[in-house]
Amino acid sequence: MKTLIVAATKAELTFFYQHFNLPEGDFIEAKNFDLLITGVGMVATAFSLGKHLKASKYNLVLNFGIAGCFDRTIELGSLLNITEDVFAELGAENGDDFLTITDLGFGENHFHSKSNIKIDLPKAKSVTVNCVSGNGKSIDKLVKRLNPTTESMEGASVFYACKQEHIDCLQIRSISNYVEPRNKEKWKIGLAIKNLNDWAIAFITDMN
Ligand SMILES: O=C(O)c1cccc(C(=O)CC[C@H]2O[C@@H](n3cnc4c(=O)[nH]cnc43)[C@H](O)[C@@H]2O)c1
Repeated sequence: MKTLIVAATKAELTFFYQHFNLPEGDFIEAKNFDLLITGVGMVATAFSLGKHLKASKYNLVLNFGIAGCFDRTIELGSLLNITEDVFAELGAENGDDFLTITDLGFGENHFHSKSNIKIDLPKAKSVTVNCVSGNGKSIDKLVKRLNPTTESMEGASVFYACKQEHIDCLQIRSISNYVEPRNKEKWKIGLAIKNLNDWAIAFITDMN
């Protein structure tokens, strides 16, 4: 049994590739782990994991990526262990209310990491979106409805696929920006990626 490392973009694992001297490519089979680059977003992630997840092959999926943060007391570049993730937009508007797909009777939109692996990071709840939040009103509505700490475009897809295949799953996110009306100049992508990669390298090294 092996660990599968999953990220949306190769750029988010730049230093990890360098450290382990990995070849270019979106699916890499190394000695102690496999690595899958899915592409950005929940659709690409679900499709890619659907192709690569075999319950008998992996005992752990590790989802690494950067994320936006709703909580301004958390510094950019901080790392969080996302233990709860919600498909925020999956459902139906009902006037001013929102009905989840669970309310509609069509399944689940809310997932938890049930892993017992000890992680030395604060736990947090995230939302997964198709559209990065960048409008004050919709951000306020999202916070009021779901009270998330972070936002990504893939997390809940990874939890969903792992639940379908009964595979243990962890999601580690590094904060690159605050969720606010879009201003990419304020994003600290380089810092977030460096901290994420340092943690990922140490974690995988310790694991083996
Ligand atoms: O511009 C760059 O240099 C660059 C390098 C690596 C990655 C990126 C991305 O934009 C990755 C997209 C990835 O980031 C997640 N993300 C980050 N902030 C947010 C957010 O505020 N709301 C939702 N998602 C966010 C997301 O999971 C994307 O997959 C750029």
